[in-house]
Amino acid sequence: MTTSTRGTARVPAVLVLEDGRTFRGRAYGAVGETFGEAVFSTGMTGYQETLTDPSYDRQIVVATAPQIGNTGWNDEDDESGRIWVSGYVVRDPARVPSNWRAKRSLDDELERQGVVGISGIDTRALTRHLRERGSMRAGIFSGTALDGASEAELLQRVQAQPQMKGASLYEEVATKEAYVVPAVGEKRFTVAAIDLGIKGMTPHRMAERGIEVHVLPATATADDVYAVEPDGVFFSNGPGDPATADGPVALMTAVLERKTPLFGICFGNQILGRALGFGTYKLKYGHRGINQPVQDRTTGKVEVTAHNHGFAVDAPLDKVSETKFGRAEVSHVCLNDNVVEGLQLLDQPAFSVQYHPEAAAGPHDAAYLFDRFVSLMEGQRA
Ligand SMILES: NC(=O)CC[C@H](N)C(=O)O
Repeated sequence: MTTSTRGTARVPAVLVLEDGRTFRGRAYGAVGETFGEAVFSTGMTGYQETLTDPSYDRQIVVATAPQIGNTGWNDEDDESGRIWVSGYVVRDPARVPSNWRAKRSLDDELERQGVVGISGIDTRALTRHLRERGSMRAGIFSGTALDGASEAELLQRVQAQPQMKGASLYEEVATKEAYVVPAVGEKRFTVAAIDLGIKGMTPHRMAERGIEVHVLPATATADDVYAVEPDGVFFSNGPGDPATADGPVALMTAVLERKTPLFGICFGNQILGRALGFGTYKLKYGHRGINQPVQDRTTGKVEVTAHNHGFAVDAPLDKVSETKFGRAEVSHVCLNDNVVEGLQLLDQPAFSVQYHPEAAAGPHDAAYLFDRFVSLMEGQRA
């Protein structure tokens, strides 16, 4: 493997937040300029999965873990075909990556994919700022993008960018063509998975359970879904504001009307919320990391889970709701802040979670949810 000697380490860079606060550091990855919503992630490991998670489209991710890049970049852990974050903010990048699977350094991979980053930032101070003021628009500038530009000009450019609230991004990141992930071992079920920005590990977790997964574009119709004769339908994670996802909400409504077993993750949970008639709202600074405590209220068990969400479903925690698909309840809740982390219908086979049972990266406590989906499909057959 190679180590980075590209020499961007000394190129000055600046991070400008929309409220005017700036942080000066050095270029990391590509030199240039980029814009996005600044959000922080607390994962101590798994930066490769984070950077390639399509749900991070148009976000500048701040790593709270002070050292990033130690294990380099490998050819196995990507969650999609490319890096999706619009920028990356780190404190202390590894000078010499070291891992038996590493093929190149993170710095080189960011540069290869044209992703503008910044290092040498006091990410602790930045995270405290974002926690206090909330996630906000930001820009990273280095090289000619920085030369001669005043801070006021850079700030103006940041403030001219679109907000994450109201952003419709899932069609941009989803596959344009349907494809099949074959079952591992004997095929037991067929699932139609609507790709709204799906992570590669998700169909893999289903395939491991004997499911043949037909991944369909975000624009799939109910006819496309039922053409694969699915035992169950899955709605994936994805970027942007769920309030914009009217197409997927209509498709899910059609699936619920037919009472086909249904499972949703993250964006998929927000879409189930909307299909049931609940609202969604933007969290102040979101949940991003791999150590968030969630309680499964159906069993009382607490699990440590992986999260990446900036929006949440507004559903009552303390009562069963009457919806147009029968009774629904909040099945999971985050113990840090009581945010809704899961929904389930009581009169038909449908449920979803706001967090990431596929755990890429992250703890495997929530893997049972894929088994729950299998049980629903088994139940429907019986
Ligand atoms: N990972 C996801 O699916 C995120 C869903 C949505 N974009 C949010 O930020 O809440």
